[in-house]
Amino acid sequence: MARYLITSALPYINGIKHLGNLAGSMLPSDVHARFRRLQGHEVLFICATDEHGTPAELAAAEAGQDVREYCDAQFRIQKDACDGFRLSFDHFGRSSNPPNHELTQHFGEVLEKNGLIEERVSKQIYSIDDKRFLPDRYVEGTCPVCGFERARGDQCDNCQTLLDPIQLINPRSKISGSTNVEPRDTAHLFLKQPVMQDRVRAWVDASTDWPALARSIAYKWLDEGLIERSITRDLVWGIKVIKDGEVRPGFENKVYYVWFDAPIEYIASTIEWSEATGNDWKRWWRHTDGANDVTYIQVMGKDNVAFHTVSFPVTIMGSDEPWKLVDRLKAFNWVTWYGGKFSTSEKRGIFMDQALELLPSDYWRWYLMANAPESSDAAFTLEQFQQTINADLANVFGNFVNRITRFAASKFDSVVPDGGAPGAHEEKLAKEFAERLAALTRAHEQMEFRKAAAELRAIWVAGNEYLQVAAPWTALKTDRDAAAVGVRTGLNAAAIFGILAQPFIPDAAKTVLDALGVPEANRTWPKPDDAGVWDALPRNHPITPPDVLFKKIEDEQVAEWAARFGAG
Ligand SMILES: Nc1ncnc2c1ncn2[C@@H]1O[C@H](COP(=O)(O)OP(=O)(O)OP(=O)(O)O)[C@@H](O)[C@H]1O
Ligand SMILES: [Zn+2]
Repeated sequence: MARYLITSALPYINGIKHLGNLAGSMLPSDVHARFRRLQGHEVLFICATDEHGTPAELAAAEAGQDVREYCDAQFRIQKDACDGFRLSFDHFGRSSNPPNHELTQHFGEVLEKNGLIEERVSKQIYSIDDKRFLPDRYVEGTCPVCGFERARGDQCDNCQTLLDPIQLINPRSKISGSTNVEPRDTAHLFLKQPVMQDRVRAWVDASTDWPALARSIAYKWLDEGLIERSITRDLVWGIKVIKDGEVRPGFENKVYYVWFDAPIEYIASTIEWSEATGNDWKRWWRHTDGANDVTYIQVMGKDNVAFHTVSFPVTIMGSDEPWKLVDRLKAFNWVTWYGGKFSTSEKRGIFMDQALELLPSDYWRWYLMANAPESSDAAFTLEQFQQTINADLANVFGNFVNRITRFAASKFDSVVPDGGAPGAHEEKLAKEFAERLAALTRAHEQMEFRKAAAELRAIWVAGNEYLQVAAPWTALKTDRDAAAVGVRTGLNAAAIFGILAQPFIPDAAKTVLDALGVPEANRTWPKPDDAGVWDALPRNHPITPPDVLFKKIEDEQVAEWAARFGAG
């Protein structure tokens, strides 16, 4: 048994997440956590909301709420949506909770002691009418790179260039709209990342089992050369900068920058978990407390990679403390929505709460993972969604289970039939199954979700083909024993299919396994060479046909959703 620490990129707090966010971080990490648990490993799966920074303040202002009140409400909404999607976090924390404050302040102090943080005076945009400095998104203006007139202080949405507010042409306050702004001197803390350049590069060089996307982004940043970054902002909402137990002089209206504190929340959320459950968090995070045998996996979309391969490692390594670093980093490209981006700010695409109003979570989970944006961006279309669900879940998996359980109910008294012996058809099925199970297991272990879904689908298809040739309904007319073998094999196949489906579609899998009376203890991941799977259900053991597992998606539904969500 091994130990896996799995973290999903933290969903930002400014509103419910869309299906792109789900597919690029939380869902794949959940599928992997479920898979590793089924293999019998010890898993700790951690997530949290990322709550600081200007977007949260701006969203709260737009909602007419105090920022704390806004974050409290949004946290609830996000947590409910995560539960609705069956995301099996061991803990879903909040970056605004006390453990993250303490730990972020700890890292700040240690890094300064180690010579990696320096206080410096720099020019920031000050709004005379608002009587305050304007960090990041509090300023808008013309992009110095592409001329886009609504570029934000931290980034241009038109050309994606990362910006400093001071670079904007014709800056104006996002709060009052005032252009009565000027650069003024103010002190900030700078993280001296260049000092760590060689150590970070050596660590990336050694991380040979990261997927290509993660490595290439890390090298791009390293090749461009790490820069000194300001890690504080002129804001009130956030984590205070402390020196010798007091607010740092001159920093009364400043907090740590959100990208400094957010990844620290992976650890702090684990501390929240330990406080809630009495478990020991250190054995997951500290090499001196037993974390040496932990494999740490991070999952995220591509825009987060640099912060996880370079910035956060600078914090961790720079502390010279025995913290665990990521071992495997799985990064995703974008899920796109009809040629554009899913967007929270522009409310474009389908959001997690809306999706659950339309269909149960398994439908979405399956489609998003079977079409995961792994080697390139992946288009979400309602037409392809319909086609995938109807083909894979309704016709192949659902139909198999319903057919075989109903036949067993009507012709074999709702029990697993005894009698007969396996022949050539069963042998062929078992052989194909063993090969595909090995491939499916490998794909899951390598976190290749599309491949895993394709192998699982192929296993279901093999089951259907088997039923086609074994045809117990025909055999029953002449040879009850032959029909019994077909039904028994079919029911055992349904059980195996359900077991293997658990990481992707946990609800439907549970329905199948409950209907077949498979005990919890027997729902673990099988070994490819385990021939016993075909005779695992006890003979004469009662079963109940489940209700229809997956309803087909009709053309009218697609048309209605397309109109509602602006598709096409
Ligand atoms: N369209 C997408 N496809 C796949 N992953 C995405 C997509 N959009 C965001 N992500 C990932 O989702 C995770 C959570 O994102 P976060 O809450 O920070 O929102 P975001 O990146 O600001 O997206 P948006 O601007 O659309 O709200 C991150 O790992 C991010 O990379
Ligand atoms: Zn631009």
